[in-house]
Amino acid sequence: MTDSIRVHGGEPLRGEITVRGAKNFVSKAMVAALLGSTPSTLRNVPNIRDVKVVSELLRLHGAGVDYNVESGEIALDTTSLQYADALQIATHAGSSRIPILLCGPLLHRLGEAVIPDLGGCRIGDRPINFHLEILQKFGAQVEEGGDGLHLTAPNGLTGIAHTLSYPSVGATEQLLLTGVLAKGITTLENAAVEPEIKDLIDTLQKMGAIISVDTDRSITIEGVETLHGYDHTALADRIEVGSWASAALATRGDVMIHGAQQRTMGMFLNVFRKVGGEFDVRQDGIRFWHPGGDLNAIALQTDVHPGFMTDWQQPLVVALTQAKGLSIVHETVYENRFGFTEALVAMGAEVQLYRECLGDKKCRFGQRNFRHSAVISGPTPLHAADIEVPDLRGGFSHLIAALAAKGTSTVSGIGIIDRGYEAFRDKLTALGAAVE
Ligand SMILES: CC(=O)N[C@H]1[C@@H](OP(=O)(O)OP(=O)(O)OC[C@H]2O[C@@H](n3ccc(=O)[nH]c3=O)[C@H](O)[C@@H]2O)O[C@H](CO)[C@@H](O)[C@@H]1O
Ligand SMILES: C=C(OP(=O)(O)O)C(=O)O
Repeated sequence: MTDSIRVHGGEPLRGEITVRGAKNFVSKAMVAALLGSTPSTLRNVPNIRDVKVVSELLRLHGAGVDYNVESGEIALDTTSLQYADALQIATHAGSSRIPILLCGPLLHRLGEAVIPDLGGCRIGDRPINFHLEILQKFGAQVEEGGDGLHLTAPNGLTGIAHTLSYPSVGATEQLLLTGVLAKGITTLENAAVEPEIKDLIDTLQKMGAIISVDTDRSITIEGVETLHGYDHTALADRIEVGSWASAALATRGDVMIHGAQQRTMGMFLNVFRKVGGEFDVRQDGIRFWHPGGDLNAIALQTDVHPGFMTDWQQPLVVALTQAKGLSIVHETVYENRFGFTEALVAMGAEVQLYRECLGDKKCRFGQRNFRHSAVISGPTPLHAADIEVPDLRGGFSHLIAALAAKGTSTVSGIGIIDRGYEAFRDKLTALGAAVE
């Protein structure tokens, strides 16, 4: 498959598409299956690259992974696990950050784990210090080798009391995946409570875990001796839904998204409405459309759940280039998530980046050298350009910009978009986009 796409833009996206399970849950649920002594079944699994990557990782560890793309069912048999070395893992991990989450389950099941350098989108430094601190507190010994980190747990893993300095999604998942089989009680303060984490907790509970979540971002786990497999249907990918909804807005289109779930989209729907987009929540999804006339400029900051999620920011910014007036977007989760706006500016958008926190919240990046606030002045007509995709969401945003722009754009490096957007080429065609 070629790695670039030609987009003849300027036409509204119109039609219906279906969104399946969330990338940011499915990969973790697949890892959770490692904790079970019997096979698991995960449903509503999308055919995206991250699922292939995690499938390969689990197979390297001796697991049986059988994915039926059409039904979206994945059968995971992790009864005969084995050790795999860092080099093999690195070769198969691709651009995924998932290997770090294998540590707890592998330490429980095999007594050792190994992780190579991590991938993931380059939208900031993305350190793993929270993960390592948690694993060490549980009793893991971490050694640095030439090919990555080697972890062992000579005395087993014992429950901990931990407070996160920032509610990291990955670190919260690390604690869940390790704490469920650790001896005794584990508590976490300042936990992340994203819907994907709640779905992971539900999955672990089905497996036999005892986990409670309080309203104050605290989690308590009572460690159990063994867990069994699960049968679970993944929640919908709210990032994919927000991305296509933003594409509908930016192209003055009308898109019905089957599978979209209101309960995971609350903050996005509020913002979509404030910008001037319209939506209708239906039995089996949500319809999003541009009602005509001008869109409204807004002030927005990204935040951990229940705030406006950072992964919605990039697609929405493209729509904001078409809103009347000055929009302000303050990115508080990643220090470097506005790189994609360079291409928008090359296409005619007016976007200024600032080091200051342009929002009512002072964030971790305020007094440092990160251009993490953006002022977008609109509406500006976008013109076609040749663009290179920088990262997953930035890449989808470039695609939206090309669809909204008059003329023919070439978007290169689109393979990365397959990490998180199932069959996006087919969906574009279904929505009437002129793409080759
Ligand atoms: C596969 C997956 O689920 N990816 C999602 C996950 O990423 P991920 O789990 O990597 O994101 P985190 O919530 O951990 O990161 C949030 C912030 O914490 C910092 N941090 C994180 C870990 C650490 O050890 N030290 C540290 O400083 C990060 O640099 C970042 O600034 O949550 C993010 C925030 O909702 C989403 O944008 C990603 O799509
Ligand atoms: C940042 C993202 O993912 P990852 O953590 O897998 O790089 C994303 O999904 O936008």
